[in-house]
Amino acid sequence: MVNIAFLGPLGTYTHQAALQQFPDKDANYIPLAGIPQCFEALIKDASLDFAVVPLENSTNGQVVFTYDLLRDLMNNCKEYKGNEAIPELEVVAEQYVSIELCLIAAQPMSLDDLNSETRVTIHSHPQVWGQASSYLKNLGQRVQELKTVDSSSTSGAVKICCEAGQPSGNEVVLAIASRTAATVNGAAIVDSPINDRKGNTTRFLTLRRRSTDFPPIPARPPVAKGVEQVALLTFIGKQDTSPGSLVDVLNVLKDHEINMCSISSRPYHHPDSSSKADESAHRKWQYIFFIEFNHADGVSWDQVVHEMGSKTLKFCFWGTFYRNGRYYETST
Ligand SMILES: O=C(O)C(=O)C[C@]1(C(=O)O)C=C[C@@H](O)C=C1
Repeated sequence: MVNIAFLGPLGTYTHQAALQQFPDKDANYIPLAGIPQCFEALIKDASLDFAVVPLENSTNGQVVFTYDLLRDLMNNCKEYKGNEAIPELEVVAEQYVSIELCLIAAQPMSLDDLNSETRVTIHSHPQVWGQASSYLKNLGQRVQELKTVDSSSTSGAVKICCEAGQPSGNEVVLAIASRTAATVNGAAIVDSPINDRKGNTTRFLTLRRRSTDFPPIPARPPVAKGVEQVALLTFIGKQDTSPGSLVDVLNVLKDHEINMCSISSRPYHHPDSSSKADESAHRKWQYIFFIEFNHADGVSWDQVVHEMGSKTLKFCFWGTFYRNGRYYETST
């Protein structure tokens, strides 16, 4: 039996990603209330084998909660090998879920019921607003008032909408979530798809504890020819002492003719807030970089990671995973 934590409740897009990742019958899916809870539970609860969390959306980009949790795990890491942080978790797989957003009500209703007299409140996960912004703008123009409220997940938003019950007077409570979330909660679909872009897709990561012995694959596995593998590395550059240090790190990839597939950054703050830390440690404007790159024949992951790591102040290698075939799908 494999125990998999995911951003719940049942019917979230993350639930769908977990089902795609572990389609076997002897998988036990454990819905948790938020992305931080997924990280925390996997670290502390030895009965859990994996956690599935959203990483980015093809329309509105980073799921910042996940990026910042990875950053914090590296930042607060207790175990180091030289300047390499070895946090409790590693990344072992990726999944893609096509996101068809639906406008959902507790009871069947028509779009025509939303008019210049109605005041509408819509609940959803914050990641959704940027995926349906044109739709929400148009809807806002036809109703008297449109309010959006953040919830911890899309399926949780449908639950809130159902608890609010029947429209009272001109007040209507709706949610934006998946078709599955509507079914799971016994709610009705008012309109779909409402996402701004066709082919809207969210990418998910599967995490596990480094110390786990299940399943038995090494952290930096050898590469089979013709099967694309991706590595994720995060690092803090030598911003103050070595101008151009970001280029130095990237040049390692160039020198080995390694393809970089993504680069992004998030704000970074030095973990040591004591007065002993030098002045640069207290700077407000520092960054952590997230880089993904492919494997190149004839070069080992260890060699590349070692060379890149030596150009950074500190870094973390999060593991390697097979590129999911859905990565190559186009948006038409
Ligand atoms: O709330 C959900 O259903 C989730 O799985 C989270 C999440 C996300 O954070 O990106 C997943 C996919 C959608 O982009 C919207 C929300």
